[in-house]
Amino acid sequence: MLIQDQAVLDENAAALGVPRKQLMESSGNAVAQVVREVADPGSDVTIVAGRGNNGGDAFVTARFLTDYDVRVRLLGRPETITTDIARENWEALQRAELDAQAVRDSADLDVGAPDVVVDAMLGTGVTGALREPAATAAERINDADATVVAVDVPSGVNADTGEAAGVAVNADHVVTFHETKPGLQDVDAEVTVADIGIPAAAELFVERGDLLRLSRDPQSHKGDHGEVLIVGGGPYTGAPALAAQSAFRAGADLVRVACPASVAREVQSFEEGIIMRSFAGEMLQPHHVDQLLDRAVEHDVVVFGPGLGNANGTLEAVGEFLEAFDGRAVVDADALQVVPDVDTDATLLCTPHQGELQKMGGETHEDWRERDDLVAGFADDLGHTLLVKGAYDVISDGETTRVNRTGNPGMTVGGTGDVLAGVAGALLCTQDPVDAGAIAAYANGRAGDLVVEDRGFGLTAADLLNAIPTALWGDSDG
Ligand SMILES: NC(=O)C1=CN([C@@H]2O[C@H](COP(=O)(O)OP(=O)(O)OC[C@H]3O[C@@H](n4cnc5c(N)ncnc54)[C@H](O)[C@@H]3O)[C@@H](O)[C@H]2O)[C@@H](O)CC1
Ligand SMILES: [K+]
Repeated sequence: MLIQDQAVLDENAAALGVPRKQLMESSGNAVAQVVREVADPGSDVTIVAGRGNNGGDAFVTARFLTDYDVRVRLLGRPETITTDIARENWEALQRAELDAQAVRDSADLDVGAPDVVVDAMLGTGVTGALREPAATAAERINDADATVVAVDVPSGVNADTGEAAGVAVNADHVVTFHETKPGLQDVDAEVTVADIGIPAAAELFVERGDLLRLSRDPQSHKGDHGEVLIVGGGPYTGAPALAAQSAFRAGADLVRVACPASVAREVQSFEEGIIMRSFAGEMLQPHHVDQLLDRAVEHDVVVFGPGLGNANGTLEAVGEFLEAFDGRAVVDADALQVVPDVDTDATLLCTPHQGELQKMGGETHEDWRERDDLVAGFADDLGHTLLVKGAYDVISDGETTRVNRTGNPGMTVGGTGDVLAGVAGALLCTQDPVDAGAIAAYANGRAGDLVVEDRGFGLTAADLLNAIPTALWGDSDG
């Protein structure tokens, strides 16, 4: 599990009522358990802790090791402990009058001659080579004739890559939490993966933690967050316009709409920021496909379907396009029924409601617990990602399945699906398909919830549009 996935999971657990301090309690307990396995009661244990939550875990461990001779050494001043929960656990050691002291300088660090050293200097928060005093402390720990138990990851080792940019702790045992980390594969130590009470629901349900994947780099340039081409319109004009506007709201830098020339002016009138790329005629036809493919490769993601209609020539054109396309696309509305019949190298995120799913040949079920397996199976058959809309949205690529619970009955109004497709298109520029689908469903539903909380039912797709930025980047404690 990558560090970012862990952070997402953590925040999702908090959203589900299991705050991180509770996880820290379980982590510290799990480390104490391993210390008991490697040393008998009465043994000397030195805990070397950093100022982050990795250190916090070990402050908890100290409390659990009542039958041992424990000394805790904090590297740095207690006032600079970086999180409240780690500080609270440090203060608990002070109040209990345990042997817990801060060392300001590595020169003052006396590891002693313990039976066990618990390395809790740095965990997943480390970036780059160990700085002082941690670097010298790591050398002291490595020189000590003791069994070394590392908390989460040996300090100095990057949990994602296994690389050490400088000196790192040589651990005999590593106690990591919830799931193993890729970087521990090459570490020559016994690894224990401890369950720390993260509910399975934190992994299944899309919650505010998933939004952590969207961190926007302040240094970014126009184009970094993606260029989206909406292919839609003809019989309908509102649908492509809504999808284009919502792609902007979800952070796309540039949005262009390819639609029949007959409706281009009308689509443009919804939003002056949209760049029109119209093709001749009144609806999409096979002879437009080459031109569309040329346009498509200039974009990160194509959103195919909003308002295209289902005329014969149109569906044929969708099929021909998808057969020749090898980029990323969101497929929505009438275009969906073509997907099972095409052989394509494209990466597709398909966004059917349950009626459209059935038209594609997929099965549905009233109970989301049953539906979730059916959707996963069908996604696997298709070889594409599905976001099946419902009271509970199910997102799956056959391997990873997520369920979104935001949204409300007011959202059955027309146009909300077009908004979702546009958001998914913008997110698919920077996220993998399951994450893009999951976050899009969450944001769309949450936008609907925000509107209804504010004004009651009677929302329109345009209201939803305006609430998308808050749903994605606003205050997330709701
Ligand atoms: N689900 C989870 O993710 C849980 C994580 N927990 C613990 O939390 C840890 C992560 O905590 P944090 O995010 O607070 O991070 P860390 O405790 O790993 O480190 C943060 C501190 O290290 C400093 N630092 C960063 N790079 C450094 C370097 N190269 N040299 C010296 N200092 C450096 C930072 O300034 C910061 O003060 C995990 O490893 C794990 O032990 C547990 O508390 C419970 C649950
Ligand atoms: K550590």
